[in-house]
Amino acid sequence: LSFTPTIISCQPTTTTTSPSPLFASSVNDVTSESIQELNGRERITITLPPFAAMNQRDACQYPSVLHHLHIQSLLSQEEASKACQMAHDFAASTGRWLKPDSERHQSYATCDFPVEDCETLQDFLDEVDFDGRLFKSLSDLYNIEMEDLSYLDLFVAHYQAKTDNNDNPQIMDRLEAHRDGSILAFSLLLNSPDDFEGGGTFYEALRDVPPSFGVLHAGGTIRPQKAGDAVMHCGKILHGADVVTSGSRTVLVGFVDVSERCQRPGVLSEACKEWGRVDVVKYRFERQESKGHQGWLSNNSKFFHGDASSSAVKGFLPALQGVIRRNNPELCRRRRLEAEDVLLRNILLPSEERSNDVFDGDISILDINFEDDPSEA
Ligand SMILES: O=C(O)CCC(=O)C(=O)O
Ligand SMILES: [Fe+2]
Repeated sequence: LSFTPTIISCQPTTTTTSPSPLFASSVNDVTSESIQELNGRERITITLPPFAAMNQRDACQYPSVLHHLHIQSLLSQEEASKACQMAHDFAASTGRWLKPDSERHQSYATCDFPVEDCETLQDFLDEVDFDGRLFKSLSDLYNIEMEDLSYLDLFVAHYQAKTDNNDNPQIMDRLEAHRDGSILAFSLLLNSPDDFEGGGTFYEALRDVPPSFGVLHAGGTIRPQKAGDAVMHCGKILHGADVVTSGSRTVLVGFVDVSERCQRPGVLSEACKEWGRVDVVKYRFERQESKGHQGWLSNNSKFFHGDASSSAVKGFLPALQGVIRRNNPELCRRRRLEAEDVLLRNILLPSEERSNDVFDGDISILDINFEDDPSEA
């Protein structure tokens, strides 16, 4: 794959403040207005390569704004260091980093705590207007009104190398590839990159992209170069946390949802269906293999009452070549990434198609007089 990521450094410029287009034809089209407001902090943008073939029915031709990952400082190094200290103090007094929180994150549990549980950290982030900085950046970069963005979760996660002198098997040193529950997400490094080796956020779609600019490393892993830098991305891009091989890495992670009025209905469920089909490929192969690829008689009698001898109940399931052909890890990876690319092209509606009928929280109560209800009599 000879794809080179698009990388730009956004220094403060005198760009006009025209609204950013939904689907920027190049990352340079994304307005840098907010970047100037953030004290001219540098931003690096990396664009995922295309995986799906061009399809005229796609709402947007590659790349859409969601194909871009942005690395940008959202806290100064001093602010990040203060926040990190607060997080450590809280975790030390509660033991929250000693075992994965599988109640809050059922499938991909991390050793973490929600920011709202730690008053000092919450107050500090409020004081520096962290939410304002983040939402303004996400709004400009992904062309979504600030009012359409909301937190689904905001937490501090801690990864620690599994070394000989660490006897807690529960600590976490990595996070397997997954997709977040939200459309947007970010991961902000709170401690110094000098505190650990390995780590970083990896993206399956960047796996074969050559390393560059000191932030993109082999295997598609992004490692910000200083504390306070965040990687912002679409949460539906397959990603995870690379293994920390020494020291520890502390990150502030946020899942940011986008109002339904900005999303094209059906796009997420279509992608989920395809990911689900790929997920069962291995299982179907293993089941067929266990029958020697000969086919087998289904035994559905447990689902039927009555005549369990009918041919509808005991059907012959033939072995299929397709089950064997599809059981190819590289093919499965491509199918997942193709569906991801199609989702990125289609999920956001252009501004003019976003409905203004937002539910304003005003509930009208139907005029039911219980006293007149005959059933009460
Ligand atoms: O540690 C990271 O950079 C990624 C964390 C993440 O993806 C998650 O918690 O969902
Ligand atoms: Fe994630």
